[in-house]
Amino acid sequence: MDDAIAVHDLLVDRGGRRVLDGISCTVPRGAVTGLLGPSGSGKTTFMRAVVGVQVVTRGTVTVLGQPAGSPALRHQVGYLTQAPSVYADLTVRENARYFAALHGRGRAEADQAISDVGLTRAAGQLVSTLSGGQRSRASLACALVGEPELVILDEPTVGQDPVLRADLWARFHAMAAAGTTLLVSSHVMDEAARCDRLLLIREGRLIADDSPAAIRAAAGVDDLDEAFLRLIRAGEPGSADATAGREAS
Ligand SMILES: Nc1ncnc2c1ncn2[C@@H]1O[C@H](COP(=O)(O)OP(=O)(O)OP(=O)(O)O)[C@@H](O)[C@H]1O
Repeated sequence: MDDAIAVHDLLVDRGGRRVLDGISCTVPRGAVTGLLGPSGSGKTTFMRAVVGVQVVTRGTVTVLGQPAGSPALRHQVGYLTQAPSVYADLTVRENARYFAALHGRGRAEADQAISDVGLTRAAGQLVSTLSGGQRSRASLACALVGEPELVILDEPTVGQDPVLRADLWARFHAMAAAGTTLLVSSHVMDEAARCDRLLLIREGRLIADDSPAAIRAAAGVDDLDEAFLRLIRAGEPGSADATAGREAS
């Protein structure tokens, strides 16, 4: 079982609209996979399906060999949502210790998680008094403190300065090197380039699933932004590729 996540023909409807439209893909273990796509393309919905909190219309999502959402996965999957999910009336340290205890971890792991996200100096501060970027790092510390095998991070670096973003990406790669699987969503192309593998979603469909180097090579350009634009345009109705696809089918 080499893949941490295997998704087959995933269809999700939300608010009467098709939001994910027949996605099939796998996410390899021990690597950082980026989930890229414009706002509203379905990234969060995809992550929710992997975590097992999204009602799906059709398809299967298998996580670490179990159906998504299985109780056995509770301690094996960490999920960082876009909205901070920490207690505002507790300090950073109290939050980290609380989430550590839920996963059978202790104070040392809580302090380590706080240090890993660069919040040691603010550890004694109430979450309600943190900046937005600090609050989201406090959430990240709590998502990582249980040392889950699979980490799902929804835009973890939004609102962080460039130095912190670089530190966090170094941390993600160190975790992957130690065997953790990470699925990380982002809008930002310089972050896409940092991933081992990329899934590009547009309007609920998967339009690329490859390494950054292979995506650049297939598009014939060095710039990943430009490569994605070409892939998107190639899939639009009326484009030469889309017309050729229709004629072939
Ligand atoms: N609770 C909901 N009810 C109905 N529609 C929803 C709901 N949540 C999301 N949607 C719709 O589903 C689609 C995909 O949303 P999703 O949040 O998965 O996109 P996203 O790619 O994560 O966007 P962003 O990058 O802006 O976070 C959007 O059209 C959105 O309006």
